[in-house]
Amino acid sequence: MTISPLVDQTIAAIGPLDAAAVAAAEARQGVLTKPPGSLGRLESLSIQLAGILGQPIPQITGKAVIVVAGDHGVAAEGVSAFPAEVTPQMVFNFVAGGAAINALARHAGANPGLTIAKVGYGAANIARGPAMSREDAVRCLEIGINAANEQADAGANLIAGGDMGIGNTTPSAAITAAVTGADVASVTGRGTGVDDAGLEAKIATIRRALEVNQPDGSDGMDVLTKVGGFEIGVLAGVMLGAAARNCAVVVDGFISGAAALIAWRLCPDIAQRYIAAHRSVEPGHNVGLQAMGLSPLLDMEMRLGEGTGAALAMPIVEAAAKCLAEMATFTEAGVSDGDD
Ligand SMILES: Cc1cc2ncn([C@H]3O[C@H](COP(=O)(O)O)[C@@H](O)[C@H]3O)c2cc1C
Ligand SMILES: O=C(O)c1cccnc1
Repeated sequence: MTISPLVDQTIAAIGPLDAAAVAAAEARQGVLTKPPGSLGRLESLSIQLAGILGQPIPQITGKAVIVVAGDHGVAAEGVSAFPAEVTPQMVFNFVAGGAAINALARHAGANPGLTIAKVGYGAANIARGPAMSREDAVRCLEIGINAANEQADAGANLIAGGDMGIGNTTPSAAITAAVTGADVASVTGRGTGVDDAGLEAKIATIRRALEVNQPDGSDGMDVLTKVGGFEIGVLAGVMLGAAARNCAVVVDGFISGAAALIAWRLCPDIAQRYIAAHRSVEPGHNVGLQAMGLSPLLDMEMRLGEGTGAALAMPIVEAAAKCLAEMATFTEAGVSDGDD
């Protein structure tokens, strides 16, 4: 499969985890001053990080949340509780530092910046035809790869994407249904808060989008082109680009999860480099995570996107690395281990 030289090269650079680093981290976890396994997910997370970063004692050198915005033609079908103009208004809010992701990224020590790399004036209405051309889909992936590379060059090795795009839980549900084969009703939620009638209409719209477009769920490019969105494509590119640079990819909520499914279809090995930050209230999120074999770190009953769940999980990921790096071994501390 050839997508473009940059995308192909990026996918080719994503391999399995570093087995030697995984083995070393696992062995070290076994001799640190605690009952084996007692740090639970912090232990498995530190071992996964070792494999991703290729370091026996992995160190987080920088954190980045790349927030991407996109408009959705399908918003005209009334699938959101908010009007489409909220998307550019929120972009101004991001730049001013007043959004939830600004507060949580500051809390995590991941600082925001603004990059303008326009793909186009929003995805077309997926209830009537494809979201975008193949050229646009390729451009989305390339913009995402370049953004991840910029952050990796600046020292980040923990990278998350975040979304802003009124209507985007609709393509995310379509993507999740197409990739996992789950029924539309089981992966469709209220998004920003549509009522019961709105939810029924949204499910019908997503069914129509899948009927009209017939995406091949095994083909990430086909899914992105037919039922995706610009920010979703860029987020998939961010994930591919970050993974290719041996960075850990922190997966946020439902929209990021849909992007992660697309990147996973393009490169199955990438899932080992995903850290699922939280479980969104959107029912389709967990369906997508399960398909990729991921179990989220947090369940905070969040349903916002923007990368908020990912930013919130970043200090936990760092904590996992710090325990592995900073704890004493039984021998070092003169503590008797369980065999004594
Ligand atoms: C003020 C505001 C800020 C947001 N930040 C993220 N979203 C999230 O909600 C939207 C998706 O839900 P739906 O598919 O129902 O439109 C996206 O913009 C997503 O980023 C927001 C939504 C609103 C209203
Ligand atoms: O989980 C998410 O990312 C999400 C859920 C609802 C609305 N916007 C985003």
